[in-house]
This record gives sequence, structure tokens and C-alpha cells, in this order.
Amino acid sequence: MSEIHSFGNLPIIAHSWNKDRTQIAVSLGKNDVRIYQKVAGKWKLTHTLCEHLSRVLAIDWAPKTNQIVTASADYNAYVWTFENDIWKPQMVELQRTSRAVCCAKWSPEENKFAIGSSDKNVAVCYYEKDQRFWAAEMIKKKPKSTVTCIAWHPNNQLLAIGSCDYRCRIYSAFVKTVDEQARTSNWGKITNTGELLHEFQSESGWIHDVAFSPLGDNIAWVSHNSIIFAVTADNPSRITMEITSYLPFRCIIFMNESTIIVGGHEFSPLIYNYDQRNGTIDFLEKLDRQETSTGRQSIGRLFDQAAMQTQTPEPVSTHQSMITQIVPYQKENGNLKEIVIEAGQELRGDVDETLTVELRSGKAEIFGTELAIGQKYQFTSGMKFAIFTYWGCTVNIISPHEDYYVARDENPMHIYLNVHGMLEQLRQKAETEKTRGPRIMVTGLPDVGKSTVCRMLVNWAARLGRTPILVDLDVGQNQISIPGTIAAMVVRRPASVEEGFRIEMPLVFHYGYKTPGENIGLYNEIISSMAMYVNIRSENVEKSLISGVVVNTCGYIRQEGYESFKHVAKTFDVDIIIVLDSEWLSTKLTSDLPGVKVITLPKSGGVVPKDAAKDKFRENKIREYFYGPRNNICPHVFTIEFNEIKIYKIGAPQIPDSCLPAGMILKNPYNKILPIAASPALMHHVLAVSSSNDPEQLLAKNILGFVVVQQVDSEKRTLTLLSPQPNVKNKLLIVSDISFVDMK
Ligand SMILES: Nc1ncnc2c1ncn2[C@@H]1O[C@H](COP(=O)(O)OP(=O)(O)OP(=O)(O)O)[C@@H](O)[C@H]1O
Repeated sequence: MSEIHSFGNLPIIAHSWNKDRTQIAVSLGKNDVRIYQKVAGKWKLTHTLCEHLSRVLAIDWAPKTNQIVTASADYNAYVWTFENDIWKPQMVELQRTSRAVCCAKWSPEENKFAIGSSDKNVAVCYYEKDQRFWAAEMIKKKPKSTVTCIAWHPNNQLLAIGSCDYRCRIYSAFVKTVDEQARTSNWGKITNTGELLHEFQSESGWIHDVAFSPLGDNIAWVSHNSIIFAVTADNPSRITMEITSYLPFRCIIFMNESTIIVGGHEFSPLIYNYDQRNGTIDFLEKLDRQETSTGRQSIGRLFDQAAMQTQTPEPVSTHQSMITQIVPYQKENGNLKEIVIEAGQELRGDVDETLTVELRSGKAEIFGTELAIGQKYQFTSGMKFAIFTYWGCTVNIISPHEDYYVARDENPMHIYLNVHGMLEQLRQKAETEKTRGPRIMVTGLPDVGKSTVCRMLVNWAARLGRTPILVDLDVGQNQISIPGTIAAMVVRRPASVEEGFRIEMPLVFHYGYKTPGENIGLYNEIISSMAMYVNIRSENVEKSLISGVVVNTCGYIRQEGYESFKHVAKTFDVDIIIVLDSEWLSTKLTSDLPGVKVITLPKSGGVVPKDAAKDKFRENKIREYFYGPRNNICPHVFTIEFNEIKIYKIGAPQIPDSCLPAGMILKNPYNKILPIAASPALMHHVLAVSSSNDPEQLLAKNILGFVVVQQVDSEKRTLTLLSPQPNVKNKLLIVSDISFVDMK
């Protein structure tokens, strides 16, 4: 789809948009720059910038600082600042430039810009605050001919230029005065301004335009001989080129890391794909889908008398003449930002739509999982993350929103790391003394980061080759299994940044509710069963014994909840209790559990109550169970007869003794195993498939998996089930209070 904006009949030599695309600055090949503003859907000329004495060849409007740089054939460049409804010019001090200034571009951070000129000069310009003028640092190793184009690397410190000596060069554009420190780059070490890092030889065409990809890993340029060139930072010695049969190209941009758009004398923008791995550039499509190449025809017609005489009507094309420049109008993937995170700081994100993170240099981790350099991690709506760096790092973030920030507040990560250090010492001691490794329970009020601390502790342990057992007793938001269960697993490798733990052979017990308070007796009983299995595993596998156990709890601390904490501590025989952000709780636990070491830790400022998001989280967790973390699994839907399965409910309602038949005493109703008949009341409920064949053992045995009731046909006496398996592995099912409506 194309939109046409018209600014008269003269060719547009250069143009640049303001930040929100409501204004545009154009050069129509004269010595002025015209600024148009959209008023009631029409472009209205609002300002004319008159200071140049000759043709304006380049314009760049810095979106954030709202400054415009213009370059002209009058050998000058000006920076225009908008004050009191007037654009005020200030000349740039380009002392050694005595030919036309052909190109000018702001750096991504807009604290400097670069210009290129016909007398082979390239200058990086910045504002001298003390003396209040725009100074220029000239690049010494200059090209051997006119500098025609400039592109900035997203890291703000590398500059690519193309020139008429058929070469494309990458220079360091680090300027001491404005750049705090030199950044790392995958194109080589950045040092002083003008250091030449790469020189790429093109065939034999003047280079008209050059571009870096959004992440800066690739560079591409076009030359007058209709060739597209591209190089990737991973292999800078290999220049990929595509010799095309089109008319010469004048401009090039990257849409993403591999998609390139070129334009020029052909009238229509063309899309190509650059495959860095295979070293190929392949044509994809014409953006302006014309049947015939209008540029070729009109040029042909200039020399073709016969054609002129017959006066064939000019074919209609969106572009009626050469394409001089391509500028992104609306970015599909939001803005890319390079962010430097200082040592000990955390970058936190609460994702609105989608967000991509890439570690460019240094070391960093997300909740204890190390990030790999160059790998892109994607987060979707509602996800939270925190990138912590112990040594300092640089990351690229692509997000359509500003849904991330670098936290400057006091960060408890060092304290958490110290706890990990202490646990590791205990493991080493256990290893030498052939005893048991540490068993930790993490408690606290709701939403203080308990699950996150557990995740970090087991991730750090796994990174050292340990295999701790993670036990998650959080029935509302279990990290291992679906809501309404408690679960345990051996952690052999750190959790995936995007998908969490890789769940291999988890041990899962059915509970059936999202808070322990719904049936605290049942909750405590299944905790006892779980503890028994975990103890057996630890005692029988030496590595597990040494690596220890990390138990996550619910934030349920009412009277019975507190008693439940003590029950957990006793059944799992924990040595250390970590209490997050609650002096009251740690004091009480210290006095009630004298043999256990209680440590109080602060909560992270990044943890925020997620009440509204909890239901969404639960729904996502169940969806993930059936459809996979990336929606890449296709579950089964099948029908089963009522008599093929037996459904049970655990826990009878508490009935006052006065309501029971005389003499009858209802003992422990919380763990009563009640057979129930299949009925429409089961619709959308999760059913846990027990590993037991004996109904009496339903409480003591673990769960094999889950199904969801999608339909109940009382007439045909059938149930339609959503299931990860094509059948139900066992015939005894336990109904859960948790439901899932499959909207897919
Ligand atoms: N440092 C951090 N920066 C940003 N977000 C964080 C940080 N630590 C944790 N979070 C996020 O805060 C939310 C709450 O954390 P978490 O689930 O660990 O708390 P909890 O105490 O276990 O909650 P609950 O009581 O519901 O079990 C989660 O979405 C988690 O990803």
C-alpha cells in the first residue's frame, strides 16, 4: 500500500521527517529547505530555511532533539534549532572543506553528526558547549574521491561511508568530547576518531548509498553499476554481491537484519533478501508492482525517435521519476535501542506487546540464566524480565514501547549471589564430608519474588554442574506444572530465558485449587507425600543429595498457612529458610524452628504485585501445557465413553456435626475420595490423570498428566477431551476446581 505526498513538480533532492511524521523538510534542488506541516490532511508550507547559497544536497531531522542539519553545494553545513517559532541556523565550522557537502546524518543518539564532501572530507561534528559552536573532527585517512553517502552504526560510534573511489569504508566515530567511553563493536575495536576499521572494494561503480542493518551486524551498499553489495560482521572478508539487470540504484535501507530495499533509476523500490550464512542476495519483489519497468522505457524513449513519433502514452507508476532517497516512514518493529548497563545494575522490562533483547557485549543474565552474545530473546505481552550484569554489558532492545528501564535503585542481586555462594560452600562441604547438601525453603508474603529467587538459586547451582531438586508448592502459579498442583523436578540445566525450565520427568501431585486455604488439610497431606518422594530421591542419588533441595512456597501466611510453612520445613527437613521482606515472619520462624537457620532478604524493586495478571498467567500455563511454549504442539481432541473412565473428587465439604445423621462422625472430610458421575458440570474442568489404579491410593500417587473436558454429551454418555496424548493413559481421573476454556 502506498501513500502519495505531493510537494510540487520539482524533483525532491533530499527529505527528512520530524519525529511523529507530521512535518517534512524537503530540498527541491534550490538553495532553501522547505518545511511542510500536515494541516487538515493537507501539506502546508510553514517555514523556509534560507541560509545556504547553493543547492541543498542533504537534510537530516533529529527526531529527539528536533534539530535539523542541512548540507549544500555552497561548501557549508548548518544546524537549525527551533526557537520561538523560528528555525535558527548555526554554521558548522568545516574549515578544510572547499567543495560541496554532499551528505549529512545525525548519529543514533543525536549527540553528533557526520558529513561527507566532494573534496574527500569526512567529518564528525559535535557541539562545543563552552565555546558554543559546532566543531568538526576531520577523518585523516580520507577516501580518494567524493564522499557520497554516510550511515551510522546503531552503537553511535561507527560510521560507514561510500565514495566515488568505488570503496565503502567503516571508521571509528568515537569522539572523546561527547562519548563517555569507547563501546565494543563486532566490526573491530573502536579507538580514536577516524580510525579505519574496514575498507571494502566494490567493482567499478560510484557508491551511491550505504546502510547498516538495525542491529548493526550487516552492512550493504549500492553502486552506479546496478550492483548490491553486502557484508556481515561475522565474516568481513566475504563481500556478497548481486549483479542485477536493473537501472542504477541510488539508495538502500535495511528493513530488518536481512531484508534490504533498494531504489533508483528503476522508479520502483525493490526488495532483496541478504542471507549472511550462505552469502547470497536474492530478489524478493518489487514494492511498486508495475508490469513494465517505466524508468527503462522512458530512458529508451529519449533515444528512440520512432517511439517519440508514435507518442505511446507514458505508463503510469507510483513514482514518476528516479527514486533519490528511501527513509523509513513507520517502523514495523518499533525502535531499536542500544543500552549500556553498568556493573551491578539491572534493566527491567514489563512487556506491553513484544520485546526483543540481544546481548551485544559483556556478560549478563536473566533470573540466573546467562545470556549468549548475539542471540535474540523474545518476550511477549505480560512477561516481566530483569537483565542483571555483574561486570557491565551492552544490550540491544527492540520494542515498540518504552516498556523497560535501567533500575538505579538499590539492588539485592549481590545479596542473592552471596546466598548462592554460601549454598555452594555447603555443597562442597557435603561433597568432602559425604553428607547432605543444603535444603532451603523460600517464604514471604505474596508477590515478593519467591519464585524468582528459587529460580535464580537453582539456575546458579546448575551452572556449576549441580543438580538441585526444585520443589514448587505454589499451587496458584507453579513453575513446574499447571495451577492446582504441587510439583518437583531435578534441575540439570538453567531455565530457558523465554520458556522457563525444561520439564523432564516432573513429580506432580494433584491438589485441585489455586490457594492452599481452600483445603489446607489436603494441601499439607500432599506436601507430606511429595517430601517422602524427594527424600527417597536425595538418599538414593548422591549428586542430588549433595546438590540439595530448594522449596518454593505460597505467600499464604494466615494462621493455617503459617502452620503449613512449619509443616513444610519439617517434612522436607530444611536447614535454611529464606524469608523475603518480612521481619515479622522471620522472627516468628526463628523462634518456632530453633534448629533452622532463618535468613531475611530484601525484595527486589522490580517485583510488582501482579494480581490482575495472575489469572492470565494461569491460563497461559495451561495453554502452554497443551500447545507448547511456542504454540508449536498440536494436542489431541477425542471422545471417550463415560464408562471407560472413573472420575473422583478429593475432599468433601465440611458439614457441621449437627447436620449429620445422629451418631455419625465425618472424619477428615478434606481428604475424602468421592466418586462422581460425569455430567455437564464437568465442562472446561481440568482432570488430572492419576498413576494409581486403586482409588484409595489417589492421594499418595503422583499424576501422569492432564486433560480438559471440552464437551459432555449426556445422551450419548460421552466426554470430549483435550489431551496431549491420543488417549487417556490411566482410567482414574481426579477433577480439579481449575478450568480452562480453549479459545483456539
Ligand atoms: N528483579 C526483577 N525485575 C523485574 N521483575 C521481576 C524481578 N523479580 C521478579 N520479577 C517479576 O515479578 C513478578 C513476581 O515475582 P514472583 O512470581 O517471583 O513473586 P512471588 O513472591 O513468587 O509471587 P507469588 O506470591 O504470587 O507466588 C514475576 O512476574 C517476576 O517475573
